[in-house]
Amino acid sequence: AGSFCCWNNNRVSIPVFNLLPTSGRRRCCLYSSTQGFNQEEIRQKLRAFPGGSVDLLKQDSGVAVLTVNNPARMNAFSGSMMVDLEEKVSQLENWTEGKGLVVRGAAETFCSGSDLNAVRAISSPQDGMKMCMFMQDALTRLLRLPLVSVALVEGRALGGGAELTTACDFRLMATGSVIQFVHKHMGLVPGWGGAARLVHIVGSQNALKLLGGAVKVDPERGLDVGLADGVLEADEDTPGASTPVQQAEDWLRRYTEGPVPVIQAVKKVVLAGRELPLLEALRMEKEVFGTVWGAPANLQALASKSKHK
Ligand SMILES: CC[C@H](C(=O)O)C(=O)SCCNC(=O)CCNC(=O)[C@H](O)C(C)(C)COP(=O)(O)OP(=O)(O)OC[C@H]1O[C@@H](n2cnc3c(N)ncnc32)[C@H](O)[C@@H]1OP(=O)(O)O
Repeated sequence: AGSFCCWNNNRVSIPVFNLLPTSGRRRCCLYSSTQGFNQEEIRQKLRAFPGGSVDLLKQDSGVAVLTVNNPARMNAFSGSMMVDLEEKVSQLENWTEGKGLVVRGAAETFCSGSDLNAVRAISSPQDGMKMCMFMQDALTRLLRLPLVSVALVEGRALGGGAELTTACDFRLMATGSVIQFVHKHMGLVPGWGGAARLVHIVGSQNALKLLGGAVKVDPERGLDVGLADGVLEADEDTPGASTPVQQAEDWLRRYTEGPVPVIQAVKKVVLAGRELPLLEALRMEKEVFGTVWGAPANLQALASKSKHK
């Protein structure tokens, strides 16, 4: 099994990530230098706009929590946070024991997009496109992780924050939360890959409505169009009630329960089906199948003569 990854030269050149379950995962970029992508140069530029952080907590349960943390600016992404995000994605790519991921914002709100102070300072199209390539790369790799991921949306997910929710497999919306692609109001379109992913999630008709109308998507509408996969009810009055993060982890458990190789294999075959032409997806499915067939979880299940009632 090799590693498949990029859209270099405008074509998909096989695998999305390394199939080897335990070691040797190789990171690779969506864009190459021929497309003007120099990741180190962009990192340097982004670091000139500091503030906030993106924090990663890897837990023994195999579920990690990634927190966008800049509450003074409603968790807007400073330049250094974009670099932080990419570094945390790299760490997750090498997390061999991982099964799930919750992506959230600090202080009960999700993320208000790019830090407008940084946006104003890098308003040339060339610099904008470099930032856009960097974030497309980070968010594409986030979605391609062999982990089942969920965006826990509390408060607002605006602009780039709305795009970030689409880089997760699922979205859970808390009561009162809003996802809004405000790009049109900013004279923009999504640039972090959010439009392409939104079309996959809700279909082109709904995507056109949400982007073209900069529609405020509340949980009810989210469920209706298929952007939300569940709604978390507020439960502040019950003593000892679980926190939204705990609720998200509970919700995710039905998909992350089980042996790591099996959960990662499930994500890989779905990803292949989502991203690759049928023949390549079938080949990939065969490769992934080969990693679980006759493996310990499979042998144990066969030995236990389980019935699926
Ligand atoms: C569009 C594409 C682009 C991309 O993809 O890269 C973007 O994402 S551009 C950013 C799009 N987001 C916005 O335009 C958000 C603008 N902010 C708001 O609409 C409001 O602040 C809101 C609704 C998030 C919160 O409103 P609320 O009344 O509850 O609070 P404040 O407005 O007082 O906000 C508190 C504090 O946060 C600062 N803030 C909020 N968002 C940003 C941001 N994106 N960048 C920088 N700073 C932000 C806001 O200015 C306040 O700061 P303060 O110093 O207290 O005035």
